[in-house]
Amino acid sequence: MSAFAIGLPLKVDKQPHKWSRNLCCTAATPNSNLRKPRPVTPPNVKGGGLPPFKLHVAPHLRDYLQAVQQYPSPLLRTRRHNTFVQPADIILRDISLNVDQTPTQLDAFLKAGPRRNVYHANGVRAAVVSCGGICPGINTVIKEITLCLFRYGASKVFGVRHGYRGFYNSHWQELTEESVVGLNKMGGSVLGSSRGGFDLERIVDAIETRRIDQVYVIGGDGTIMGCHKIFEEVVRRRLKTSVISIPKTIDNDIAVIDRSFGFETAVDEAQRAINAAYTEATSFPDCIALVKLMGRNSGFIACHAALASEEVDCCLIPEEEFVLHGSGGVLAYVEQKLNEKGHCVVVVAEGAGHIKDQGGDIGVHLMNETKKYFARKNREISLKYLDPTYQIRAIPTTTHDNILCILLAHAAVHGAYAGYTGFSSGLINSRNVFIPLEMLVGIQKKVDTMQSDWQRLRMSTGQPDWFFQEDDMSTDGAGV
Ligand SMILES: Nc1ncnc2c1ncn2[C@@H]1O[C@H](COP(=O)(O)OP(=O)(O)OP(=O)(O)O)[C@@H](O)[C@H]1O
Ligand SMILES: O=P(O)(O)OC[C@H]1O[C@](O)(CO)[C@@H](O)[C@@H]1O
Ligand SMILES: [Mg+2]
Repeated sequence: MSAFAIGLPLKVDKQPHKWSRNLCCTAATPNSNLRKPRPVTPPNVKGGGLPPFKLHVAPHLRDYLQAVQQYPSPLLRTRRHNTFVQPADIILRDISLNVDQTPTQLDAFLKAGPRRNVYHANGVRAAVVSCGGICPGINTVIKEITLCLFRYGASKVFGVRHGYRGFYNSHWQELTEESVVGLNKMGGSVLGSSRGGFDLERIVDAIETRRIDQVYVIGGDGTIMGCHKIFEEVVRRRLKTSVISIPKTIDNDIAVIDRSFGFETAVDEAQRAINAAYTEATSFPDCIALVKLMGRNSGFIACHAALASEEVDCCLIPEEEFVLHGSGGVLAYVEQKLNEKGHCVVVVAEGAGHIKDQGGDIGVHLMNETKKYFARKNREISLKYLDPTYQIRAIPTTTHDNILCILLAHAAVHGAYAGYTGFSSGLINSRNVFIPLEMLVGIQKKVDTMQSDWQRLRMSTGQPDWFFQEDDMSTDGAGV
């Protein structure tokens, strides 16, 4: 009988696997920490020719607590049996294959959703915290985690104030079904947020002394690194506490997942700035409108906002090298656009050109260099500079993002009750899954300039590939 069939937690065998139709994983027995890798065939895989999976299973309380008890889900009282997720339900990550190439294992994840059996009894005490920059949707996530927890029969839900430091620095705020009403209409985080202040010992001490069964951490790549450390410390202390991340970042730079909540709202809001820029640019002769958007390390907001607007002539992001000066540079291209149509709209991500790393501001730099460039040519231009960076993240979500927040929040709670820990809820191929935190730690997703999003943008704006036009950097000054 397969481990799936008997409902045991599965742990991925990290060894590379040969082409085989079997799913290779490690089955953990409830009474033993010893796990032997063995191939497991999911019950629904029939016949030959199916590619193999590498199933990334989230850690489970049973992995380190032998006597952890299982209960029928409290949701069984209110849901039809066929609305529960089966232990063998998985979601594939790679859905685009080249059939001529040597087959490799396909990454797969456990499908998120409620399980028939849970590992936390009635009366759960949970804590929720948000860290890092604010982002549209944090409040919806807080609200939906709270509501979902009470549906399961939680007794207390605490909101930790102002990020990680709030675990040990301030009093915790109690969240109730009444107190979260209407949160989804508000921007920011009702719990507040912060950067810094990560003291692992004190955080886990607080979790332990307050007898917290489930910890929900809403945050970006930095927060996830902290969350993973909390999970490891909780395991080391053998606490029966599930530690879960809900990936938040307006920059969409979290690895593995399709997109993070808030990103789409930010892109929508950025459109308003670009529309304004376009209106300005087309209202004056020889007018250049420059819009600076967020994105210190990853240019997803700039790339998607520019693509969606169809009014942008040039988009600059951290992932693509460019030169300002010379015949193949950005300024010569802007001049060419002025010559062709009398205006030019430029969108720049704050991390473009990497001058932010030295404390500079690419928006201001670009504005100054543009003015100097045309002054040297005795050409009168208008230059309008828009910096809506904070404006695009301090708002509530748009419709789809709000639904995404609800999905992610519920998935996090379902996973925690199912006994999983050290995982993040997240969208993969538009399906909600449980992702082991380990896979998200220390990786920042970037715009792949060789792939379709960026190539589509270049096709749409007509901007050149700066990298291949570096012949003439010296004609009128230095690069960026
Ligand atoms: N390597 C790390 N180990 C432990 N904690 C960390 C680590 N990196 C960051 N943190 C903590 O995570 C919290 C948020 O981190 P950070 O300021 O990097 O924001 P973020 O989660 O990446 O979100 P954003 O999308 O806004 O960048 C801070 O409290 C910080 O101390
Ligand atoms: O000024 P703050 O609050 O540090 O936030 C700015 C940063 O937050 C981010 O939006 C990530 O959340 C980055 O793009 C940006 O550099
Ligand atoms: Mg970050």
